[in-house]
Amino acid sequence: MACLMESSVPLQSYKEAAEWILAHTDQRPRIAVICGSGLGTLAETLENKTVIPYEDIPHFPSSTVPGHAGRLVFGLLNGKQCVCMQGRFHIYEGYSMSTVAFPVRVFSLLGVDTLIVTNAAGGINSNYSVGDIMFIKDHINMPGFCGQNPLRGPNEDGFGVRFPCMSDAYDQHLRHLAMDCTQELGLQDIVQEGIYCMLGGPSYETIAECNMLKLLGVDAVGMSTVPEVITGRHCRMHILGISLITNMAILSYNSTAHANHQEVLQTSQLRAAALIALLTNLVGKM
Ligand SMILES: O=P(O)(O)O[C@H]1O[C@H](CO)[C@@H](O)[C@H]1O
Ligand code: HPA
Repeated sequence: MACLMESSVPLQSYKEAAEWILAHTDQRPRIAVICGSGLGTLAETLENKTVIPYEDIPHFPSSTVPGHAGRLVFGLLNGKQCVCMQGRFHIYEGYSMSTVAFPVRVFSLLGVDTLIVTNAAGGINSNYSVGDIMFIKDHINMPGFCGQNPLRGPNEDGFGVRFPCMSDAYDQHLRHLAMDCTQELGLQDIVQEGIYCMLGGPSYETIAECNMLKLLGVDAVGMSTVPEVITGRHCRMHILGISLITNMAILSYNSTAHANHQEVLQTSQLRAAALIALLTNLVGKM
């Protein structure tokens, strides 16, 4: 009988990508950073860099979104070896959740055990302001309600268990360490802790959708992060999630504002220095 199961990414593809990377750099980082929209400048600050364009790596997807350069950057951040993804993948680009999270399993094969995931997000919580930095304490996988999950398909037991727990997805210790860093850097007035909700995009939310998210207790909304976090937790990585509130979601029919990617990139640029300082300080303490 023909197999009716959807195919997910073959194990061999992760292995071939990892082997190729291992052959092209001597660096063996345990920390990976995924840079959100417009936040890739962090990677420029690494010392002793090895830069690998995604298109050179076997089976790696390509970045198609403005503000996502499409390169892996290995190097030292505050003396610690790191690998940064300068550009991530999204389901709205046409990728499956498992393809979006492909790099995370490759990182796991490289020996990464800590994943810092950043993103640009719209503020739903009315106490938030544009430019706030939100540490993610939990997420809602909205596409997951319709069956979209990066772990869909046969389980790869070598990475993790069939039914991974997600109640501890975001590492409390890392979050507290990051909070301490914001105090040291005088950023405490722009720091929040909240719940991130992933929607599929690429259209921004309607006013009714934003109000629904507010009712659900969501603090910030975006179109990413959740696939990488679920995949990272599946292979037992420690995860820190950071959302930069790049715009406020539109909750009122009286508003004349319009969500747009230019504003997202502009706010990312404005806060890039603060986020770089935060991550540099944090990685030094890890
Ligand atoms: O989540 P990141 O990739 O940071 O980007 C966010 O910004 C884009 C929309 O402006 C979407 O891609 C959304 O997910
Ligand atoms: O308002 C938003 N909605 C969804 N994704 C986003 N990414 C940045 N801002 C937003």
